[in-house]
Amino acid sequence: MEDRLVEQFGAFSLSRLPADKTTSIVRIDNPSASKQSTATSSEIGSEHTPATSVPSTSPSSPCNIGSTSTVPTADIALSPLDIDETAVPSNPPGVSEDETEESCCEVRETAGKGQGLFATRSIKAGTLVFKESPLINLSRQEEKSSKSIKAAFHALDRTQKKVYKALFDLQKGDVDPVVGIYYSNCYSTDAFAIEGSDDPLAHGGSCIGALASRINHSCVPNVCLFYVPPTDPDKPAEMHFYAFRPIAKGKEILSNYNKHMFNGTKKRQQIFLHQYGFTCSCEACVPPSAFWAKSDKRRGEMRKLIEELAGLEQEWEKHNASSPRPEIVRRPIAALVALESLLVKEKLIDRPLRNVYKSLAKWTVRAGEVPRTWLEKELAVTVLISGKGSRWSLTLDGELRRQA
Ligand SMILES: C[S@@+](CC[C@H](N)C(=O)[O-])C[C@H]1O[C@@H](n2cnc3c(N)ncnc32)[C@H](O)[C@@H]1O
Repeated sequence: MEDRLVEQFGAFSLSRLPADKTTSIVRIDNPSASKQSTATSSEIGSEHTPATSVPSTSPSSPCNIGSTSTVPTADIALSPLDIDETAVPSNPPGVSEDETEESCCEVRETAGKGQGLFATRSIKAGTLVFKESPLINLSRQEEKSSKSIKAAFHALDRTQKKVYKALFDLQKGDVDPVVGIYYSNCYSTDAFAIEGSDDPLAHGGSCIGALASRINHSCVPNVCLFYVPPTDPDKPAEMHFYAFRPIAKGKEILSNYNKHMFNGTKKRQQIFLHQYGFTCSCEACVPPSAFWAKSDKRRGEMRKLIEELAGLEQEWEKHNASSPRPEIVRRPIAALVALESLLVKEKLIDRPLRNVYKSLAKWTVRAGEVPRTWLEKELAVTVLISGKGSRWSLTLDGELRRQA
């Protein structure tokens, strides 16, 4: 149940494929957003279906976030890499969509978290903080194979190999570094699948980016990934990171790595320590602050609402889909409005909020009413997390125009 709920409301995270010796997969999950299709109540945050499930791994394989499947180990056998790590560029160019169009972030050393990405100027909500082509981009099938990861690494040019080899490796020494680095830093692309596409890279999987890999985790993140699959051989995939809240100059740029955001602090801390090897010190995790004092209660309430909505969706499917009764939508709509308010208070205003609006639109249609207000709100969030020209935004905008 837990995993299902978490997937629904979508963690947005650096979903990783964990790599331990046994070996299981974990990715930084960006569950929430994918298809433009109508969200079911059980999809409020994310339409992400991980290829994996929570692994029972040792604390030495902290990357095992969220989900697992067994990865064949037979093909893990690489020759040592011939890499000069001194030549690694630390600051790939950032790209901003706001007025200034200047780079707005840089990699710096943090106190206690290794390297991290920081705002070099104030960043407005909705800004494309940076975009980059993945160093490696794998389909769902390929991401489970060490052989595929190593083959993709060997296809990189010399500079790219240097960049890759300098990335953080949680598994240091336990598995081949190329594989360890991939699973320590890759982001899930499952939430960005495009139905009907011929390209396996548009059906989920994962990817790893040079700059993306330097983003640390927060349970109260300020950026999220929007993955653009390759459109043809000359147009490779892109990883876009949008600031969905303003970020002050000098502040750290942070994403959410996992799907457990509706758990309380204690449980989240256990998961992070076990799966990623660190203790989170974000404002939702560390006392004392006014935010921290209310955060656990709010996340618990959200969890209950999500559970209730999953039950209401099942009820609807069983009893009402063929004979709609308008009164049946009152409770789900009230629950979704309560969820909206809690998400805003928790500053989780990216994909989970988008999916709440998507669900509100769906239940409004079930009541026989026009969902325009909710679609407009969904579009506002979608623009914030993917840009106004993204396929998500354009699809929704088209829907609103048709309704006008
Ligand atoms: C994808 S890397 C992020 C960049 C990394 N700090 C580096 O130096 O390249 C993930 C790793 O960074 C560290 N990390 C990320 N978020 C953290 C946090 N909130 N607190 C402590 N360590 C964190 C953990 O070691 C984690 O496994």
